[in-house]
This record gives sequence, structure tokens and C-alpha cells, in this order.
Amino acid sequence: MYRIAPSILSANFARLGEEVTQVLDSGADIIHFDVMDNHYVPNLTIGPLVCEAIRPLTKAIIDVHLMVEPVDRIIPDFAKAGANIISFHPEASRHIDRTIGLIKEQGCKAGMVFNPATPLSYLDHVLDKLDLILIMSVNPGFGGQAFIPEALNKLRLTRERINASGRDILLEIDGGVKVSNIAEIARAGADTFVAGSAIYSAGKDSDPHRYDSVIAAMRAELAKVT
Ligand SMILES: O=C(CO)[C@@H](O)[C@H](O)COP(=O)(O)O
Repeated sequence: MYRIAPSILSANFARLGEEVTQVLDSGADIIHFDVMDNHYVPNLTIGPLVCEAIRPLTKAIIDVHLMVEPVDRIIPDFAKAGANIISFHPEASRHIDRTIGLIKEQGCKAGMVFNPATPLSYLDHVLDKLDLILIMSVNPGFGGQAFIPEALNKLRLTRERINASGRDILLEIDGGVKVSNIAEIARAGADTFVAGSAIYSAGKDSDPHRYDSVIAAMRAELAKVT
């Protein structure tokens, strides 16, 4: 099963609530929530208050991607704000196993995120505790960047490790995902697709169905993958 996860980083923040409900009404599965701290990454975005504000709008999964360092202190705040999945970067945690445990103690699913140059060896010893692995196909910090092709190889290697584990772990890709490359990315092993600019740049602000066609086009591409 494939899941499409629009990144609200590229949404119009002046009307964020509508931007969330409109992508879901257009067939998206998950809301991807990018948290940047101007420290771990050179950009500053949104925090638990915004997560709490959008939580009542939907029962869909809110998938929080923490690009913050240090990471542990903010995890309970996002759990209280209604996050379903919380993912972190291993470089931003002093104690990876403890961070995973903290996310789970708070009742959320735990994900770990791999930057383009982060080795998959961080999965050693903790893979069995993860619910999601996020492969970054851009360097984190900004929407609208070009997909880094090496991410395909990393997806293949990660897919092998997930399959070998026999566990149900989502394999998510994030960065430069578009209608034109989503099928190739799925063939490399991803099952969950974060897309920011490709979705949120579609159509006109005034059209409540502006996201229908881009999400349908992504699904049509995914339907071709065998
Ligand atoms: O986490 C990030 C960037 O750090 C991503 O979620 C981007 O927001 C994806 O944007 P596009 O590349 O799809 O425009």
C-alpha cells in the first residue's frame, strides 16, 4: 500500500487549516509536519502549538519530522499536541535508543531519518524498534530542492533490511518527489511519499479542488508499479 504525505512546509500558512483539509479531501493519506529549529538545519518553521491547532481538523496521521537538536526535550510536547509518528535525525540525538524509547513511551510511533550522507549503519541495533525509516533525498532545511539520485540506492538497501527484519516498517522518502519520479522511487522500495512543492504549487488558491489532479496523477503513476 502506498501513502502520499504532503509536506505542509510548502503550504500557504495564512490559510493552513484549509491547506490541510484540502489535501486530505483530494486523497492524501498523511500530513507531513516539518519542524526546523535554525540550529540543526538553517531554517525555522513550526512547533507543537501548530500541531495542536491542526489536530482537530483530521483523524489522518500527523507525521512529525523533527529537524531539531537536541531532540528529546521537545518530544513530549509533540505527543501532547497530537502527533502520531515522530521521527528524528540520529545525529541530533546523543542516545538514539533512548530517544526511540521516549517517543514510544509517549504513545507515538518512532521514526529515524537519514540525510543524504548519513550511513544506514545507524539502523544497527535499533531497526527492530522503529516504525518508520525516512530517507532524505535532499539535504534537510528547505522545500523545492532537486531529488538526489543516490537516494534510490539507499532506498533499495533499506528495503532489503526492512524485508529481512520481517517487521512492518514504513519506508518514507522526502525531497524532490514529483509525479515524474514517484514510480521510480516506489520501484526502489519506498511506500510513503512526502511531497511539498509538487503538491502545494498546484492550481489556484481559490480552487478547493486544486490538489485533486496532482494527487490523482501520483496515484496513477504508483498504480503502474508492479
Ligand atoms: O523536510 C523537508 C526539507 O527539509 C521536506 O519535507 C521538504 O519540505 C520537501 O519539499 P519538496 O522537496 O517536496 O518541495
